[in-house]
Amino acid sequence: MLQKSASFPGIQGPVVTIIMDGYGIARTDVGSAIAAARKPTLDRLLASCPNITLRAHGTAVGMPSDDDMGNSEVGHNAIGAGQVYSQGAALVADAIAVGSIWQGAAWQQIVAGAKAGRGVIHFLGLFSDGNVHSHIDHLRAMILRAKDEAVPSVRVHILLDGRDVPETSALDYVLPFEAFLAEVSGAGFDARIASGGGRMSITMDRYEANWNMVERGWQTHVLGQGEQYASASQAIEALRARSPATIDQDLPSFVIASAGQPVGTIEDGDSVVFFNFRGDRAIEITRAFEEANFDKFDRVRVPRVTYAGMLQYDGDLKLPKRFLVDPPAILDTMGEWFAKSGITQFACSETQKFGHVTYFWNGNRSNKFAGETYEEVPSDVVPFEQRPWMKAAEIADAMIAALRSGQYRTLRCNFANGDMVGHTGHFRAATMAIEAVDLQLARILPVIDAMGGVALITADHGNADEMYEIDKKSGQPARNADGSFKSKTSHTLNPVPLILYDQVSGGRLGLKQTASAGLSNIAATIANLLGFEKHDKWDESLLTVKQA
Ligand SMILES: O=C(O)[C@@H](CO)OP(=O)(O)O
Ligand SMILES: [Mn+2]
Ligand SMILES: [Mn+2]
Repeated sequence: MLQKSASFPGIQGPVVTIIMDGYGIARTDVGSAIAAARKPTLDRLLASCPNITLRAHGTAVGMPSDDDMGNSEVGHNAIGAGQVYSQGAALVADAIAVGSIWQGAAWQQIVAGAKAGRGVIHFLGLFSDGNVHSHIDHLRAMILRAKDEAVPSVRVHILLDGRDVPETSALDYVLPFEAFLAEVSGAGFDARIASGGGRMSITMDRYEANWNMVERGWQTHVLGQGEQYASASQAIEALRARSPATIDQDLPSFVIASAGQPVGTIEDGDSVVFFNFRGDRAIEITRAFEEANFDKFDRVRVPRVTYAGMLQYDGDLKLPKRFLVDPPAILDTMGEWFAKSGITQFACSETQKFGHVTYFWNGNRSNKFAGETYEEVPSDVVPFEQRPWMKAAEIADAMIAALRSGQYRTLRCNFANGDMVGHTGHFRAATMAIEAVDLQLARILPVIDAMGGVALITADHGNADEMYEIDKKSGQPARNADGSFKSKTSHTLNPVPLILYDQVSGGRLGLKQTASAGLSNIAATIANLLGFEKHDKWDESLLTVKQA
């Protein structure tokens, strides 16, 4: 049970946290879809309510360095845990650097499994150095280690990025890697790329938004079905020639074949490593490999393999069974301690961000704590640049109904728009995405007033704040050969806002801007608004209370 606060009895009405996913604070308006958006409600709040900025990237969210952008996993982990934990990107890099990963039972079983079978280890995962879901250096280290340990054969199944890294950068990774594989191959070791495709077209679905992606990935990686090419670079060039407007994340799948035969289907006795360290987009393909009674699509055949994920992806489901590096052991989350303190909690988002406000919020756990209620609004399965409003209105409907029910002491929601449309690289659509969120805030805030509540309005990292690649030298937007701005699909290193919407305290409440203020300070701030002291593991509260 959290301690009641001796100095502030808390707000009597509901305390609401609204996450505007991908809403950062840009350093320049040029290229910011947020600056271009007409957002009268947010403008009014920023002009009239207490508001500060929070660090939401790099070490403030457990990333290896401040060169690393923020992302939803680390952002919602930090918000939900009230603490900063060293995250997958750092944990894997450290385990490889010190070599502890190779001493782990999981890696040794992967090697032994391959040797006892056909002698093949397959590596599947996101093929870039984006460090949001994976890092290509981790893949390279494992291939070299497999060679050192005399594993005869390696096959790599590459998911093209263009979302965390420049949108058509695939060959910048593929060409050097094909050369690397050729260089390390030789007497007794044969390493090749075997299949691939865009990360948003195959394999990396999340929250069961679109199992067809995973089915196509299974057909490509395991069964070797699909368009055949002699190499990954040839496949990418051919697929781009056919559809020049298609960026890496959306490229169709391909299979590498020689004399008409796929070079790397997955067979009985092989080992498989899914090298993404982040769980949300790793869980479905893992279930397809691991679940005996899997029924989400017809697997046609299920090879008996030794399977490992890079990290454990779900601490409640214990999934995967085998993993190479221990995940951050996220303890004492806000969800757990609010539940223990009898505080009822409501969480809502649309599918694309549903796990962010539940699974990530509660420390990579899919089970509910007592007194938690979840409501998922099904996301459209469409290109989000065509429908930038997504399900913002339906999320607002759910929040309004939950508020009016009077059943919940705390409520949280995530509006996916700024991030999911930011990732498309479409400036105009991203502008409308922000306007859609603003429109829904205007619906929710009067209901918060009517229920005597307050709201914290923030974000998990930036995205829509920078829709163009910034030229490092000039600091201005980079341009394509034709003079158009070079779209940027990835997150940013920018801080995010924290706005306190409060019409009930008579101006007694405020927020203090500290240099280190970050997402991990939100939990204690919410606890104080509820009239509780923070958990002693949590970072400091940012709430200020003028004595009555
Ligand atoms: O789409 C995703 O998986 C990531 C970017 O790779 O975005 P977010 O962290 O906002 O979920
Ligand atoms: Mn996000
Ligand atoms: Mn994102």
